[in-house]
Amino acid sequence: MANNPVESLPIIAITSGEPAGIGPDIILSALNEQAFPARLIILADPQLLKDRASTLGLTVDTRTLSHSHEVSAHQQGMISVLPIQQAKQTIAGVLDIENAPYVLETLKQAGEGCLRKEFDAIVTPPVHKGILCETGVHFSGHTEFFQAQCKSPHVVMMLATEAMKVALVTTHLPLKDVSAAITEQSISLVINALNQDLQEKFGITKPKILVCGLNPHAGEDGHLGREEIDVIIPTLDKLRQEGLDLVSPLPADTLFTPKYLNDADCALAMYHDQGLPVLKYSGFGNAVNITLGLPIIRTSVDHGTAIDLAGTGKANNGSLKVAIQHAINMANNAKKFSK
Ligand SMILES: NC(=O)c1ccc[n+]([C@@H]2O[C@H](COP(=O)([O-])OP(=O)(O)OC[C@H]3O[C@@H](n4cnc5c(N)ncnc54)[C@H](O)[C@@H]3O)[C@@H](O)[C@H]2O)c1
Ligand SMILES: N[C@H](C(=O)O)[C@H](O)COP(=O)(O)O
Repeated sequence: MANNPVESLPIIAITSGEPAGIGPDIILSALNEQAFPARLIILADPQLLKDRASTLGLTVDTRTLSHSHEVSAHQQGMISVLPIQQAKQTIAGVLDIENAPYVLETLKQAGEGCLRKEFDAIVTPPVHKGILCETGVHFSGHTEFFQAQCKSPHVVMMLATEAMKVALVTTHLPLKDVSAAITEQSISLVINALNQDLQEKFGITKPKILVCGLNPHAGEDGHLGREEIDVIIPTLDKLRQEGLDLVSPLPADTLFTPKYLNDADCALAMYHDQGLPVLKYSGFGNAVNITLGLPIIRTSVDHGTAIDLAGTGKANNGSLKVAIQHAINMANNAKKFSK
């Protein structure tokens, strides 16, 4: 019923991530430390969560759901679980290839539930890409997984802190393949999707986007690489004529300084390790990873599986809390827009 405040709370699906990593730890500790203004459903094996809670010495009220509509408003110390069974009991810190299908199943069910509008958003704790790939599946990231599942023609990976937003033209690509992937089409698709979502999901009327060059010193007038002259500059010029506010391409080594960042809404890096180390240096543990360009809302943490910390109680849950809150905000905004 529309008047019921519980029914107006968004339903957020949270996957367990890699069971041997810190995903279960940070879910348990985050949901134990505060109440979130949402209905939270964990897609996981309840036994995994019970075992990890016991290892961490946490007392958690675990409720196993038989259907998502049974979920109630989140309360501190409570977790509602939609069960998906692991193939094998997990030992914290020990990757097991037999549980890789379980991890993929949690993602599949989260995406399907969102596409069916049973969930309003997905939050993903980290998965271990290597162990998933060892099964023979090519898994380069959640970004590409949900892109394929949603049949989205182009998506954008953007990580954000309070201080800065960094988006990427290419995502999980070997460095040797990056240059060939920097094309008029890829740059235009990413910038248009980024500009649109900065307007619609972040309420920025005319986003100002700083664009990195690809080469050192943005190519030094062609002496250190020609991608800027041949591809990036002409593409940005065309997009500017369509009304976009783009600065650029700037040398990446000095773009990430207050002089430029203070006056802009987002930085666009050409590849993963050009932009993300800066963002993670400035805000590791407090950043959110958002996939733009999907028909569903998906946020994630800014860190990996930290296998070394699983079950130790030393994993920081800050980024998960930020990712959950962002998903709630975006889901609430989406509901307002759809009215
Ligand atoms: N969202 C995701 O699914 C995601 C994100 C990044 C990396 N990964 C995957 O995670 C795996 C491991 O990657 P990695 O070793 O490069 O990065 P990592 O983030 O797991 O670990 C890097 C370092 O940061 C520490 N660390 C990470 N998260 C922490 C936290 N919450 N609290 C305290 N310390 C933390 C680790 O202990 C380690 O020292 C890889 O398979 C990678 O692909 C997944
Ligand atoms: N590129 C992300 C990072 O470094 O934090 C990470 O690999 C996660 O990517 P997906 O959200 O695509 O799994």
